[in-house]
Amino acid sequence: MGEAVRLAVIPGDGIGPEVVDEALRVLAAVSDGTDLEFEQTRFSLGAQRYLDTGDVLTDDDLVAIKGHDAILLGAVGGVPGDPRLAGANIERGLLLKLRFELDHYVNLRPSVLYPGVASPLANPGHVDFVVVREGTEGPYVGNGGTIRAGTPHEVANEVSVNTGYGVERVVRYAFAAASARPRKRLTLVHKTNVLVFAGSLWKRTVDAVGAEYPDVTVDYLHVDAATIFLVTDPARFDVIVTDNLFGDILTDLAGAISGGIGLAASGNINPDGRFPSMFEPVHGSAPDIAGKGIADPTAAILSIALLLDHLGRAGDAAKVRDAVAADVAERGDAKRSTSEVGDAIVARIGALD
Ligand SMILES: NC(=O)C1=CN([C@@H]2O[C@H](COP(=O)(O)OP(=O)(O)OC[C@H]3O[C@@H](n4cnc5c(N)ncnc54)[C@H](O)[C@@H]3O)[C@@H](O)[C@H]2O)C=CC1
Ligand SMILES: CC(C)CC(=O)C(=O)O
Ligand SMILES: [Mg+2]
Repeated sequence: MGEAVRLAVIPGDGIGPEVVDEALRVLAAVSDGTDLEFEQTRFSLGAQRYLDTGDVLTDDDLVAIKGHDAILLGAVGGVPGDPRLAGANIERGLLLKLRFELDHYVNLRPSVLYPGVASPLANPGHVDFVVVREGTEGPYVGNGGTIRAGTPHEVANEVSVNTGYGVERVVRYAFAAASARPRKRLTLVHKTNVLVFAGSLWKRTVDAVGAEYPDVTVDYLHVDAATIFLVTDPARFDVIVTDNLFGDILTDLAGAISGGIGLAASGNINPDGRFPSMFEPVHGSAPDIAGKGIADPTAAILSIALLLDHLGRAGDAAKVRDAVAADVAERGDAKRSTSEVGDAIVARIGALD
């Protein structure tokens, strides 16, 4: 591949470092004996770093991270409601700041129910869809405020920002993704009956871009109805395109129906390649199980497959997915530790060679 890929590693908090360790072992295993080399820099960022130093993400951190080709992140954030973190807002000051500063306008979240994996649904059918969630706009931009805080007359606003530029670029990405998939189907999920201004922009954009993709079948669902169909008929979905908030919520549900949040991977993509893209499990730092060595590292490992796809290494990505597919098919109810899952997947990668 030529020069080593500069990989920024942000293990983060809670189970983040535990799952990242296993993901990196898998990355080493799949790269072994190939021309793929990584030069890793670890960044100590997250709630613990804030408690230790008072810093969340400094300008120097950001410059250093930007000097990499890609990022692997575990998870960040402390126990929800921890008063010591009240002033920090780790999620906004670190995770969202990275997504915004690095222009991760595509948040790619595939949902695949691997054969042999138990789903809470009686009849899930063939679940294989991808959510293309807008990553830099919507209600997550931090445009809001409060007046008369703490009084019975408090007013709190959190404005959802949707720009023509931002919506069009993510919709274009979603159509290209749908067009490249066998079923060529795209579902816009929004709430156009109530959020009429933003909804209209999303709908008009999908209609306009869709005219350039006659091969792609388009439909529309209100987000509340989408949650019904994700449970009653998830096999109907191929590519879903949606805004930042709806996509966040739908992808936890998508994870739950396709084997659990411990299997759900994601990529925060800057398709233009101007900034490093960032790969991370969908889940958070899971303080309730942190330190026990029982977190499922599979989501982080599947995030490595997305990283490899992004680097143009589809064959290596397929190896990781094949090893995961073989492992999850045989898991059954056995309770394995985080490192035992990592061991098993690393061993399967070795056996694939
Ligand atoms: N990308 C990120 O860094 C994210 C960070 N967070 C942060 O993480 C912290 C905890 O948030 P929660 O809402 O509790 O969500 P969470 O995803 O951390 O946990 C929800 C539930 O799923 C379980 N779980 C999550 N990942 C698992 C895994 N790999 N294996 C087995 N079980 C797993 C947890 O034990 C918990 O019961 C908060 O500070 C939150 O802000 C939340 C979501 C994303
Ligand atoms: C912690 C939030 C900022 C993000 C989140 O929940 C997600 O991206 O899934
Ligand atoms: Mg989320």
